[in-house]
Amino acid sequence: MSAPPNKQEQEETLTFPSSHAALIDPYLPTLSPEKENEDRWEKMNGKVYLTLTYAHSLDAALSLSPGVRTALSGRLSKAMTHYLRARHDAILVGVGTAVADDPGLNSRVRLADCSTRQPRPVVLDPRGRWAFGAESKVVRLAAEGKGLGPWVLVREGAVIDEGRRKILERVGGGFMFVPVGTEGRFQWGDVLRVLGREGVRSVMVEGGGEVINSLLAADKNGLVDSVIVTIAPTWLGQGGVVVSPPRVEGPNGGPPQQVRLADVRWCPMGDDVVLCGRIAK
Ligand SMILES: NC(=O)C1=CN([C@@H]2O[C@H](COP(=O)(O)OP(=O)(O)OC[C@H]3O[C@@H](n4cnc5c(N)ncnc54)[C@H](O)[C@@H]3O)[C@@H](O)[C@H]2O)C=CC1
Ligand SMILES: Nc1nc(O)c(N)c(N[C@@H]2O[C@H](COP(=O)(O)O)[C@@H](O)[C@H]2O)n1
Repeated sequence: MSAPPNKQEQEETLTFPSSHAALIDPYLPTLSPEKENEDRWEKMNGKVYLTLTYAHSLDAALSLSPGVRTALSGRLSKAMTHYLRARHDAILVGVGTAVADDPGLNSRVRLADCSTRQPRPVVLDPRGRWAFGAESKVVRLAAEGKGLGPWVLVREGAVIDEGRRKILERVGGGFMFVPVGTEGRFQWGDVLRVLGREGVRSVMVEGGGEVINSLLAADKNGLVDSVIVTIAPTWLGQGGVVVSPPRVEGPNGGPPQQVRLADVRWCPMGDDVVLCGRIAK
């Protein structure tokens, strides 16, 4: 289950049937002409559309352990993920995922009109931990024209390695600076503002555990517009990277508040099931 995919598997073009896309589309940002998008953007006071999406096991694990790339999605749900990537302006992961998986973060699905569309890879790396090089998959794919150059979000005041800056800029990517709070984390609102300023109108947040849990904990501000989770029919066992946000105590010592989904749709996809919803207010 944890064997890394070979090069051929990683680079083959995927197809996602339009009958399945129709089930997911109501949870995605609309595909409208640029002018309409900008009008909506203004009406929403510059709120970037945020889709939280990932694959987990029956015991809510994203991977066997923090450093281990773990294939969970089947063929069809994997194609769905690549469809989602084509339907968002950006795809965001934490540095833990970038280091563990060396991900491509591009879209390999052919859309109904036979075109492909690439999201901007974004990596949250406040302390500059990601030791990427020209051979890192996301950089290589951008150099080959199969994806966009990544944006790496680091803390304001971070010292940037010149060599790394050049590697990113050569493929159209770059470093961006975001203020951090006392815990050394970005506020999600700041992250979305920085992306919005650069023209991003929609972002899918893909993981890993720390990113997802911190986003769910922050969602009292209504940042998450939709949630699309692939559930794979397997238990990974204890020790995995698990989605389980910190509890928020209820008022007056009552039971903890739950983060619950509303407007729910369950879509079987091969052996997996894809759960779509919106966070209940
Ligand atoms: N099955 C799936 O769909 C996915 C699985 N994964 C798996 O998840 C695992 C990695 O997860 P984690 O170790 O939890 O790492 P992570 O990818 O969540 O990255 C954690 C790091 O991101 C940064 N970060 C997170 N939230 C931040 C915030 N609010 N502000 C600033 N920086 C922030 C911090 O530097 C933190 O140390 C890997 O094994 C990977 O394979 C990752 C993505 C999707
Ligand atoms: N949807 C989904 N299903 C799985 O089974 C996964 N392991 C992941 N992981 C995410 O996808 C990234 C790898 O992407 P590339 O194929 O290299 O483009 C990985 O880093 C996780 O973010 N997702």
